Amino acid sequence: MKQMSHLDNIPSTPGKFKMEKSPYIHRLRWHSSLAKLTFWSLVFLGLIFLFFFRSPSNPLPSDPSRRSLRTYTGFVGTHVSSALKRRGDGVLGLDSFNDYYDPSLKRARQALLERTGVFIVEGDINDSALLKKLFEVVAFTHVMHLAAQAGVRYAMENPGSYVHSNIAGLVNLLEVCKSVNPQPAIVWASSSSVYGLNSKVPFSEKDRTDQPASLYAATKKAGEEIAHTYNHIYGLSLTGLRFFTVYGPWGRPDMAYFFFTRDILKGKSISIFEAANHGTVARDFTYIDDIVKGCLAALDTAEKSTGSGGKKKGPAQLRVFNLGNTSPVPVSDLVSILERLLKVKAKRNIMKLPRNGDVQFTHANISLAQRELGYKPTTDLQTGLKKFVRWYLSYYSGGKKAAG
Ligand SMILES: O=C(O)[C@H]1O[C@H](OP(=O)(O)OP(=O)(O)OC[C@H]2O[C@@H](n3ccc(=O)[nH]c3=O)[C@H](O)[C@@H]2O)[C@H](O)[C@@H](O)[C@@H]1O
Repeated sequence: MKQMSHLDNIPSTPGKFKMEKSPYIHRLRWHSSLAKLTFWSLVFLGLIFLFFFRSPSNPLPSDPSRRSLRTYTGFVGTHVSSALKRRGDGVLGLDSFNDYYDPSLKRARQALLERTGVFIVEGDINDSALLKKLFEVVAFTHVMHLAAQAGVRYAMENPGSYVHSNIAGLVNLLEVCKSVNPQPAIVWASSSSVYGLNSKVPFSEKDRTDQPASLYAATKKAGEEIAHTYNHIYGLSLTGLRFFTVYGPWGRPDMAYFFFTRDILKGKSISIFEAANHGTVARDFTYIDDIVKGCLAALDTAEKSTGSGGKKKGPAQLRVFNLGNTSPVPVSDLVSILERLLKVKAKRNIMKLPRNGDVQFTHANISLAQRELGYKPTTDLQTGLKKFVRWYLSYYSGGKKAAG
């Protein structure tokens, strides 16, 4: 049996959070301890992105009114920054206001993070002046970039948002990172969706990734190529993590496990996709705590960038890892687990897999991450969903409606 999630101990009822009155101005309270040691900082946008730094020689300003901020924090970034903070790293976050999904959930995550001493600047990764300013204040040694427009199906509704965050935002961030001195090492979120229409399983990092099935996947694949370029020209140390359908407490309401839970509880029917000839649709669902361990290991094994001030001085590290669970589960089994945990029968509406970007299955080969990062997922879907459902029921109790 796996240990409880590090966030499970933190109250999850919204009523227990002191929500900020003004959505605009939050004074940044720099902890005096921030200046003293190792610092990691995180930046998140939209969904999240993080900066980290380790810089004993770069104290942060002690004047508490130096910076104002407003934050909305993403799912993976919230867990990663909380884990970094717990182990003693300094963390600074950046998050843009974005209503892709229920902003009140992002605010609740923000409140949670602030209580653990993680502060988040409001801003967009496309804002180069802001990014440069942050680097002027602190010589960040690492950037954990988890800001993205996520979601496979939404790309057909709002393609521009994927280009803005996943391509323009990434390029802007890398432009700033390559110019500063010292350059930080960068770890960023790619996606299992880059495997697209591949049918050979399990998916290995060596397999082809040139057949994306959605614009989302295409922007993540583009990100991997952009990473190659910045590594090649400027000597930036870059590690891309291909996440496989990450789920858990504080998760994203746009994901199936989350809105299935909401709709089952409401007695609404849910659509379960199946492939041609009643083919099974399955995902290699990966629990958030396992992903956090993979993220921290990627940061800890990241080598320094080799360039400075926009000039490459030598070859730098360039890596891509699958972070999955290596145990695909049919979506219909996910629903059965939820039914048991919620003690409510789902109204199942079996539908043909729509042609909107979904692939039939995903399955990670994780031997590379195992070897290089010591990555070893330990949470099966049943155990992870139990923790999710416990959080969900607690969070949405007290009359708060499930996120839409
Ligand atoms: O692994 C990844 O890289 C991706 O994982 C998820 O994408 P996805 O696996 O499609 O996750 P969901 O949208 O939660 O769907 C999970 C499964 O449920 C199925 N589904 C979804 C929606 C629905 O109404 N019915 C249904 O059967 C999907 O076809 C899929 O097999 C995330 O949403 C992406 O941001 C992430 O990049």
